[in-house]
Amino acid sequence: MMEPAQSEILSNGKSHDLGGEMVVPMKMMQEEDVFDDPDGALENEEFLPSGDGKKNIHFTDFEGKTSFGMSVFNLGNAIMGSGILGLSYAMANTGILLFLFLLTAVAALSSYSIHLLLKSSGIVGIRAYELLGYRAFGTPGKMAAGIAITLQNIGAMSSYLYIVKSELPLVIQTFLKADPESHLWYLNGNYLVMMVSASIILPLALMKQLGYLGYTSGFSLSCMVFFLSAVIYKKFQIPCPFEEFSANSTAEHLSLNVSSHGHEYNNGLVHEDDCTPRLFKINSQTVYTIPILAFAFVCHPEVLPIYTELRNPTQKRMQKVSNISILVMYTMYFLAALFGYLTFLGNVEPELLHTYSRIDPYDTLILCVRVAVLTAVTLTVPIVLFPVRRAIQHMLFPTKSFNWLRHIGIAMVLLTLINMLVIFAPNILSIFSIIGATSAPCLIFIFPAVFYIRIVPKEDEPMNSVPKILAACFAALGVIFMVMSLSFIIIDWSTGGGLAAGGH
Ligand SMILES: NC(=O)C[C@H](N)C(=O)O
Repeated sequence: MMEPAQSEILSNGKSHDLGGEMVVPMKMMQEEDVFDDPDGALENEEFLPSGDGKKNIHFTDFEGKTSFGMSVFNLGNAIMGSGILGLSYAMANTGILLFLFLLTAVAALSSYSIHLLLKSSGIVGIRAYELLGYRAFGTPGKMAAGIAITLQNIGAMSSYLYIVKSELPLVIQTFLKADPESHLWYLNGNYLVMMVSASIILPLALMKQLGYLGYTSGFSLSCMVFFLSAVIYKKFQIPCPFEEFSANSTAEHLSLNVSSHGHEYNNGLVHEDDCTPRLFKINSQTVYTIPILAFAFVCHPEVLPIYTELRNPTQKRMQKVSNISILVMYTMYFLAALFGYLTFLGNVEPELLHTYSRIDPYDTLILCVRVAVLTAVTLTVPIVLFPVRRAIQHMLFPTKSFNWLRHIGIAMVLLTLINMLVIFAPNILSIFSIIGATSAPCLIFIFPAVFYIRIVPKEDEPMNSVPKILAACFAALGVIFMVMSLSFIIIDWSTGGGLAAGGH
């Protein structure tokens, strides 16, 4: 196992201690971090003190070119994904106030964990999550972080493509007024997923820099703003209790098989006894709330790549990018959850969009919302794929420099794998509750905290200093979340529950 940062840094080259903020020439990273250089040269980044002796750090071998705003879009897009569709369900199982409390807690903890990542990254000059793991714990640390990133992001991407598979045929069928019984190829979700992957996602995933995706991220976020506006608008349109779309209706023909999400909701089986929203509520499904929220706020694998490409990168500036993104997503998450819940109360389904289909699957506004959500999640896939490819490169080809063939090859293999998962796994959604309960707490809580404790030199912050004690508590909190969520989910499954939480 490797010793923590300082002794190694000193043995690897000169280090500068700027009043507690160590800045280090990155010669030592050449062997490990060879994929991040946006200009294509071998990795040779340096964090050097700025001339005026401020604590700022900057890269000297290339300039990050992505503006502050574009970085906010990219990080916002990384945060916002299918997680938003599960939040109303989470609120239905916690009540409004408990949900607000948990949402606030997860958002604040998420921002604190980005602070830990950025500070560790500033000290050793590493800008990849898995390499922080390497710096802290050697190969096991790198592998643990790399595997967690791969699992989490493959889970997230599969859930996005699953939405494409289930929603796109319905949208096309309605717009073309096609007969649902006709086995037309363009109504087959599997073909559609493959086509969307090949024609939209793959070209975007081949971009060498995340910064180029700022425009698509901005567009993706505006689609989600449209989704949110429609959810708010619909709340005032749909009466309570709502009327189910007729049982013999096309809904059945359209195969709106909501039971694929783990619950039977036939003919309004589940009914809230009154139309009063609950402020507090606890039931067997409440245990899924933290995995759902944790999943919804994961963006940590993307933070360091976005930091790398930020113009004038300083820890403070990147923290600002993160805080703004988290704050905006927090607001959107709360509004979407609240109005989705107020519309359907106890009848809300694990995937919000499905619930609207129970009222009228042909509603034009809801169809447009489906298109918007489809677009948003499709455009998020390349952002989420980026750190997985990097983690794979760091795990499998640690000493190789950038190579276009490998860059393209890994993206194609990953997309093929995710397509196969989405096409062949009948109920991949239940996998996500496990992923939401394991890799999400690792990436948000446990790893940033333990990497921080190992990386920040004891001379700067002894083990009994406040920041390190806080970080240790943070890691412990992550372990508690993980153990609790996992055991509750296992109990729920074994007693016949079994909801796919964490991603939809
Ligand atoms: N980026 C991720 O891993 C998931 C994302 N936070 C979502 O809600 O879909």
